[in-house]
Amino acid sequence: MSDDASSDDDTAAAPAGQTDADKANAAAIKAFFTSHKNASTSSQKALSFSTLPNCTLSRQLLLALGSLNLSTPTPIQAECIPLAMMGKDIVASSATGSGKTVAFWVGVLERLLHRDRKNPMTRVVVMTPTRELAVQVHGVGMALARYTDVSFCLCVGGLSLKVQEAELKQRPDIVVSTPGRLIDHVRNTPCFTMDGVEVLVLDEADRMLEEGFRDELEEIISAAPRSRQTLLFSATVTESIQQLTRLSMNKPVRVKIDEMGAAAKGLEQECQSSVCLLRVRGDKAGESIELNSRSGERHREALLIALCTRSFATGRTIIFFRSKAQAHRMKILFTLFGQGLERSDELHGDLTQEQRLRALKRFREGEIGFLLATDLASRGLDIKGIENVINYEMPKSIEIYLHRVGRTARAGRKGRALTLVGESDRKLVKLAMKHAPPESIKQRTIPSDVVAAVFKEMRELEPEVKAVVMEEREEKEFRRGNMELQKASNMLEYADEIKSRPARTWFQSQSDKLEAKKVGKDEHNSKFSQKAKKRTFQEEEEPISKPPKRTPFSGLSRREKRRKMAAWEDEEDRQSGAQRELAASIRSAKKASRPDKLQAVRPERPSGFEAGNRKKQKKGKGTAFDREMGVAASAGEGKRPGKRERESAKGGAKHKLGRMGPKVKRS
Ligand SMILES: Nc1ncnc2c1ncn2[C@@H]1O[C@H](COP(=O)(O)OP(=O)(O)OP(=O)(O)O)[C@@H](O)[C@H]1O
Repeated sequence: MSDDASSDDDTAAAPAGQTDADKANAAAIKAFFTSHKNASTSSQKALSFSTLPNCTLSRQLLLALGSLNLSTPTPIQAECIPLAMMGKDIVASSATGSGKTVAFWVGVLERLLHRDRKNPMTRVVVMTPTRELAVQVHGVGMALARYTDVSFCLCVGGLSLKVQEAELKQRPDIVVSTPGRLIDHVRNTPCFTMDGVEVLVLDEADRMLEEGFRDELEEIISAAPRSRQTLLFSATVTESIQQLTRLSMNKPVRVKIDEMGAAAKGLEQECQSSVCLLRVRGDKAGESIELNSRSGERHREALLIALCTRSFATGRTIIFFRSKAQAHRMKILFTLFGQGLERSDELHGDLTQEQRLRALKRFREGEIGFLLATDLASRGLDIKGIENVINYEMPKSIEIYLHRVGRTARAGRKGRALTLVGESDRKLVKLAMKHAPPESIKQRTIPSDVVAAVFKEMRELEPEVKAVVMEEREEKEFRRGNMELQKASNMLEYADEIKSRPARTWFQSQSDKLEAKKVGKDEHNSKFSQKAKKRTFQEEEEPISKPPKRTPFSGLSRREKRRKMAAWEDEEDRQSGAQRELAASIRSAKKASRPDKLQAVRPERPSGFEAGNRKKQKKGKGTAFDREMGVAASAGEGKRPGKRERESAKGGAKHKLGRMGPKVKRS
């Protein structure tokens, strides 16, 4: 924990051998942040929320905190609550599960208790990177405000726009939102305005930037009055966060608790590698498997199933995957495999919002024991009683790793994190080990016969997996066709009404969104690249890219710009939009309703578990990786599995599909 702003910065630490540029950079940062002494390091350590130094919380809030069993503030809360109540801008970071949500809610709610009730308006906007996190943050806020008259509105994508518009009409005190949906309301919901916003909270700001929400954030920030208070919470304060703070904040106070990237104290970490497995077989002269290869992938799946049926059979386990497709495939396998694994749900961006929320609810309530998720769930989600986190593969960065494992061992509880690692993960494995106390790192072994048995059963199930995938594709095509038909018939039936509606304005097209996400990711990852040149604080004050081109809207005020844009769009719409859309819908509906299209799904070539990789596995001594992990290689594991599975995709699948009861979740 550091005390003042100068030593507190994440990027400016320049100890011995400090160059002039480093010194100037540190000085510029010191001048930007307001200097602040951490209360939790001072003698006035807060023992309860009612004795927080420099602030007095209202009875309603103390009651609500008590009813949630929150009596002693965590360090980040002890720091942030008084500062937020003073109206300061804050840039805060602390370890996962350290109570950041309560840290900003208490200050915000306390301020709202003293608002002018005769003049209702939205005074607080809280932004989060994912819809699930918004739902959770909204829930915590509502629980803390239960004895107050503060009103809330949750505005996230995937849920009804109409319902949200009706709620916004009531001028709720607080709006909790994701960036895209908030912009949609700012632009298209006439009764909603940011003009009365007094506090803007950016939760998980680094993730928002990484997800490519920079432009949205900038638009939202500029839509809010300059006099607002801004509270920014972020796991890491990267260079892009610093740019954002300069854009949006006024003399912020930097609050930093714990080392950046520290894993929670109650966390036990295990690295499950191919090397460990080979030792399991008890033959030290064996061959090793590269888990990242194609055949290795099937071994990885077998390993995961073996782990989940044996060591992780009880309690709640969240399993992280890099891709939606792999999470979905595992869900199919889990369901077909049974033995308790059918008590699982998937959570990723290919599901509808209702499916995502239902999966989370079932997991929260203990109805299912396994949640198969992508990184959608790696940030911020707080589910009590997640005992285990399994990383199906190492994530791309140490930050993501720490966020994932941070879903367990929260708020002082215990938890286990296990990662399946391959040869190419060695760098990250080393880093992960550095971030954990040595006594918390373990290696696990699984009997080889167990994995072999799972592998065999998986091979038998493969035709059924293919059949399920085919059936899902057909259903998807069918649904799409129906949707297009419905759309066209609506256009024909309600053409007048549809054409008379004002056109919505969109912030970004789908391809713009993808591009922004890529830029965000590249920016985020560039800090891991050795070659990336570190920009000084002063340099960052200048724009990175060339000055923006002048547009017909340059120099106009926001209101004039909106008016002009709306007029243009109306004109365009009058000229062509509605006509074109109608014709296109009819065309695509006709196309979609042709029966041959629905059957035109290319059948998948059934591939065996060993598909693609026919290279002989290296025999003999272990690799450097093996040595680093302290495990000798052993025999057998890497043997190529039997011949390519050529059973037809249909054969044998049907009876098992029947056994699956309700079908596997569709993507
Ligand atoms: N003062 C407190 N005393 C005990 N438990 C607390 C306290 N404050 C928060 N918690 C609990 O700690 C858990 C984690 O809180 P929260 O989700 O706010 O952490 P976080 O720092 O935002 O984590 P992440 O970085 O993963 O988003 C929650 O279950 C919350 O109820």
